[in-house]
Amino acid sequence: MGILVDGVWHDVWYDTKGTKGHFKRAASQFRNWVTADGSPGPTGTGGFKAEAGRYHLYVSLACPWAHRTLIFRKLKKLEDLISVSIVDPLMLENGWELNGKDGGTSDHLFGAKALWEIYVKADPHYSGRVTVPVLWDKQTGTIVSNESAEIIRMFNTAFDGLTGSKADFYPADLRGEIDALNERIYDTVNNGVYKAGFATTQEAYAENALRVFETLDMLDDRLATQRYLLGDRLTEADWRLFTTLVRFDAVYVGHFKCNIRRIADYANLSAYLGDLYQIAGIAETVDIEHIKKHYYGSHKTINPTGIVPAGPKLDFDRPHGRERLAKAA
Ligand SMILES: N[C@@H](CCC(=O)N[C@@H](CS)C(=O)NCC(=O)O)C(=O)O
Repeated sequence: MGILVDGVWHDVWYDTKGTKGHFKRAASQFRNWVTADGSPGPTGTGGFKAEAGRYHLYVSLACPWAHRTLIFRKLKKLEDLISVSIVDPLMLENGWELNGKDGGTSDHLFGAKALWEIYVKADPHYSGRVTVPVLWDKQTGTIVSNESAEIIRMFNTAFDGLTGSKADFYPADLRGEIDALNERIYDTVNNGVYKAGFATTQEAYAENALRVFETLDMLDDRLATQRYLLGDRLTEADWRLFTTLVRFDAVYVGHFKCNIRRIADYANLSAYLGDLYQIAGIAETVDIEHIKKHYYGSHKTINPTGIVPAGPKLDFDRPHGRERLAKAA
């Protein structure tokens, strides 16, 4: 774990001294958009036209943010258009590495051994964290974006003319509601588990852990009467929640001490998790052993021995019975 300062790698852990023990996630810095015609997106500069074979994703199978992009690559039929390199599960003194170990691959583009080398190729003076996912442009040799929330929005529409995909996970009439729900779920669940897990004071931990469960309780109620978060349509909000739920019982309960309840204890959330997991192609994007190895093995301040727990037993393939909530067509 470390950061780049003016293009030079430094091995340092998150500093929570200035924030009363609270973990603060830094904003992503590469914010361009791939669009159908190469026109600029909501942020950044233009010139990134959707083309087959032009873009490459760097992901970790462990990372919930990177996982979103793999799910959208799958659901939007982009696997033949966008290639992928997978970092090794452990993130230690060199940050994310590409040694082709334990389910990771090599760097298919440059043979780089560490992800920070890719950031330096994009910007020799880059200062900041070196995070996954990264969407790389082979044509101009730079990073288009390292913000998963925006990469999935690009994937949702930009390549439709090439793939013929009509699935829309951010439909115009639901955007306001999706954005509002995303905001709460991001703050208290997706990032909330990290804020609890990386807290270095009792107060910071307690406050953030409680908020995780306030939101999970609310979501479990919401899912009692509707199949998905926004009703009978599956949207981006569901996939953003999914990547945290699928890691929750295996990692966040133990490693991040989010242990007031398990997802398995929530009747609706656990069935909903199975429902999403069983959608064609999704199970292939989930690697629980890789996920456990990353978290328990990489965060030595939380788990100094690096021992990976044997359990829990998970069964995302159980019949979920949620079809009964879908409206009759
Ligand atoms: N806002 C970013 C966050 C990405 C992120 O923080 N990824 C983590 C892995 S789960 C990472 O690469 N951390 C490395 C670090 O912070 O040094 C996104 O959603 O794309």
